[in-house]
Amino acid sequence: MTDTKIESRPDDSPDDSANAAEGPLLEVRDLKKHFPIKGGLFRRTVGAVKAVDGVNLTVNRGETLAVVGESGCGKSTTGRTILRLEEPTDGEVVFHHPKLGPVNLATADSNTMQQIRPRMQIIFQDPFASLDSRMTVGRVIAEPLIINKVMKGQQLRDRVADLLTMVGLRPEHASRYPHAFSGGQRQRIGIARAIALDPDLIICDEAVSALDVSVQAQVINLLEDLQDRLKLTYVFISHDLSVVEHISDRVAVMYVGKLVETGPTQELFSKPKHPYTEALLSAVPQPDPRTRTEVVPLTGDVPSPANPPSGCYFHTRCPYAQDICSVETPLLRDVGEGRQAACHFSDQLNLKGAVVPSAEALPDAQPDVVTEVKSTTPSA
Ligand SMILES: Nc1ncnc2c1ncn2[C@@H]1O[C@H](COP(=O)(O)OP(=O)(O)OP(=O)(O)O)[C@@H](O)[C@H]1O
Repeated sequence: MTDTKIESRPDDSPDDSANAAEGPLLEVRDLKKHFPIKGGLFRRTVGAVKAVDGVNLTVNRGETLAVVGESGCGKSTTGRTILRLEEPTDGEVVFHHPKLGPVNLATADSNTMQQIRPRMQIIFQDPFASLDSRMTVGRVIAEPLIINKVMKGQQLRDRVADLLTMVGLRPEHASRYPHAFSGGQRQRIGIARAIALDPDLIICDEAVSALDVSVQAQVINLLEDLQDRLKLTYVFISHDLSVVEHISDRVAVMYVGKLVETGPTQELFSKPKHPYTEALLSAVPQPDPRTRTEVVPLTGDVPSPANPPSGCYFHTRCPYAQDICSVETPLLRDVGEGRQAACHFSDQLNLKGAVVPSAEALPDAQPDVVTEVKSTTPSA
């Protein structure tokens, strides 16, 4: 397996060594994405779905930051707004480009975005939906390189072959069609496409959620392997905390468009500082009965981001809520050891964590994942 880097990016100076430096790659400041609600005869704006409502995040180079929370909490919208697939309503998304320096993507012009886009990629949950069934796998992977005019001809074919090998597939699979591959293999194809332009940042949006547990583990190990080899930075969006525990260095917990807790993974898992984190953790299956903790039931639904509760948004479901919680919105504040929490009582509550099986329990990343393909013809 060759570890090829593309020879040139459309935007790069030869001296790209700053890329390897420590420090933040991405700084998200007070990011908001509100979707207008239209109503009445004249379709006037009568309200807003505050899908992302003042999110602050720093993502350091080479790390994996997980964004977790129940369905509808705003995780995907945060990821899409960072990449400016959605226009931000307010706030800043500062991307540290080795040549251009810090660039605020929220206000960057189209020329600047064109230079930045190759460096930021996204991998979606559903490999079916994100791959065009009429394209060969080779074409799917080559497309970003063709669109960005990075290479063509034999050089392009060689690059595609290398990318297939890097993700555990075979070069000859370039001529086949996505529908002939299993879910895990299709996700590998999606990963090959995402790394084709040698990006710095990949947003993995529920990237392994649709896969069986054993295949999930293989794809996670592949992502970790590629992260080491290609110095990738991941924002890993997931509702599955057992997956997050394996892959992430730090975790940001999101609830109704806001962050309620952030911190290093192990510390946050073993000693949560927000009742919402405790509730999410207590739902993680723990196979060892000796380490199993009492389940804190999470009752009711996530409130609508169009009409959130007063005060702390979690107070309607929080077993520890006091009078102040329905009145005053707690700010996300430092609670020591690189951690932040948005709870009036985070210093006083003795919340329960979760013990999740160690990462070593995951199966190896590179078993023979290439089963025989069924057909080489495209579906209609
Ligand atoms: N284009 C849109 N127009 C209006 N509301 C939207 C739009 N996209 C998302 N929303 C709303 O924003 C909120 C956050 O959605 P988002 O998909 O970001 O959440 P999520 O945490 O990623 O959940 P899931 O895992 O189910 O996708 C939801 O209430 C959703 O209905």
